[in-house]
Amino acid sequence: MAEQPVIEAVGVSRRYATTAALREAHLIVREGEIVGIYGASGSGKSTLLRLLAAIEPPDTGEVLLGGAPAWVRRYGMRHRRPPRPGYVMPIFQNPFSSLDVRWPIWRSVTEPVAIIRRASGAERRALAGERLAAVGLSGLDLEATPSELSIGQCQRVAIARALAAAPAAVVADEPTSALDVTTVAGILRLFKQVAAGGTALVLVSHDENMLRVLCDRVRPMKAGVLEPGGC
Ligand SMILES: Nc1ncnc2c1ncn2[C@@H]1O[C@H](COP(=O)(O)OP(=O)(O)OP(=O)(O)O)[C@@H](O)[C@H]1O
Repeated sequence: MAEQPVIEAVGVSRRYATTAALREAHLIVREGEIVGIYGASGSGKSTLLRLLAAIEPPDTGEVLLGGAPAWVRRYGMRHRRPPRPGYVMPIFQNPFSSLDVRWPIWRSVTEPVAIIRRASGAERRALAGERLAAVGLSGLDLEATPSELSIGQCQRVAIARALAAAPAAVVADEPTSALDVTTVAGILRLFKQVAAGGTALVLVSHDENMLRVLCDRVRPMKAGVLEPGGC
């Protein structure tokens, strides 16, 4: 039996002032699948990711998360309705976008868990240690703040945070573009492991070759249009 769709974009469009950033995009992402999106700067990749993560709603069309609309209308307003908190977790090119620079890393890593359930500080520190070990950062000082870490370590911490509450899907916007090749190789291996565990992954990159190696499917974007995949 085919894996369940985790995210579906059904004819979604998004416009900013006079710019049509995304035009009637259709995409289905299933459990354990890695889908790559590549295209030139300004082609609409980040816009598509923000819609898939329900960070912002489409102007037209619909995003379905776990088969249900990600947004519902009530009293003329749109409200975000993921199946559960942390269902889709984003990872950004700049890890500082996901980490609070004032917080020790144990707090950032376990925040998605603390939103779902009550956990003591000791429990959160223990969990942060486990999650950081899973992304190759065992032994890192849990009390460190992001400014005390390298950019590669920060991106791993951001990935640990994204995975902390077992999301159904992770959408990552150029997650490796700021990193050196050795760190990139480790992070790509980690993404493979995550997908093997059933999490769906959508990766945006300028690097078509990297996506073709890593992903089950790749889809090019041009001028706001998500084109059919080459494989
Ligand atoms: N918040 C916004 N306000 C105004 N215009 C926006 C906004 N976000 C995106 N755009 C415009 O929409 C278009 C698509 O932008 P988007 O960031 O999605 O492309 P991209 O393919 O991710 O580009 P890059 O690879 O440079 O990140 C661009 O013309 C951009 O200027």
